[in-house]
Amino acid sequence: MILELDCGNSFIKWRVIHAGDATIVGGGIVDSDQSLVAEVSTLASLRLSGCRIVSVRSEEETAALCALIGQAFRVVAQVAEPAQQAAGVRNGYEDYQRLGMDRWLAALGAFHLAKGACLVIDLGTAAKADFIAADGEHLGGYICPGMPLMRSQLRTHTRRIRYDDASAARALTSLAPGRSTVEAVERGCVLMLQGFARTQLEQARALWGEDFTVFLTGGDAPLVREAAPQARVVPDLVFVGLAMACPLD
Ligand SMILES: Nc1ncnc2c1ncn2[C@@H]1O[C@H](COP(=O)(O)OP(=O)(O)O)[C@@H](O)[C@H]1O
Ligand SMILES: CC(C)(COP(=O)(O)O)[C@@H](O)C(=O)NCCC(=O)O
Ligand SMILES: [K+]
Repeated sequence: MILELDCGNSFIKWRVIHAGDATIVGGGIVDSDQSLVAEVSTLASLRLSGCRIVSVRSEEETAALCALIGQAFRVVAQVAEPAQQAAGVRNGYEDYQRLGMDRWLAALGAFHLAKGACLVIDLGTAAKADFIAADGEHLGGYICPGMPLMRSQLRTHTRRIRYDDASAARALTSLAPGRSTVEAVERGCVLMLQGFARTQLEQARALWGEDFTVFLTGGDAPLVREAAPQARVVPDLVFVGLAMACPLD
């Protein structure tokens, strides 16, 4: 079994797969290294032979997580490293090492699945879009604040925007004009994300006509579902790319 980790700025997504056929044994989302070890340890049949990690956290945080995994599960964690090209995709950044590893792996996964031009929209702490042409050239992308950042900036930089998580969740049952602060902010931020997604689709159409595949991933992907009805929702797109970048068999 292989432990796979996707360490974003807010959460660690994890899953355990069988080494042979890649069937999924278990998975989840946690907010700390300690909770990760605790959750993975609860898998009854756990027999790890390896671990691969993608991280957009600092070198120090990533090294600390690898050390913890080593102690807890007796496996050496392999961390995905930047590359100029891989699996038929050429990194489009001027300095390829600067492209976020989650974006790079999602691009590899998307191109592998689409076998043609594709647009990846990844909605996490940040909202990201990446464009990969039919010949595998990564054309670059866009980064904007995602839902958690938009929300927290409003809370931090205003005096009268204050509400709790439970009312935030309730506010999103509709996108009608808000009649309370929580509705106005939560719905406003979702409309920003949807606008982001629509603009990326327009860009893709300008580049490729109708001949492209759209992938939607990241924890907040469900919030823009209607704005991109043609999108393939692939929550584990980064893991698809991670397996390609770090083969362990
Ligand atoms: N089970 C969950 N736990 C936490 N956040 C979740 C969950 N499901 C969806 N989300 C949403 O996912 C977002 C975080 O997305 P994610 O892609 O994990 O971010 P990052 O990779 O930047 O850590 C949160 O804003 C939250 O709204
Ligand atoms: C853009 C990001 C902060 C997104 O992080 P996430 O929302 O997945 O937590 C991450 O991909 C990153 O740190 N990228 C490096 C900068 C860049 O891609 O240009
Ligand atoms: K991420």
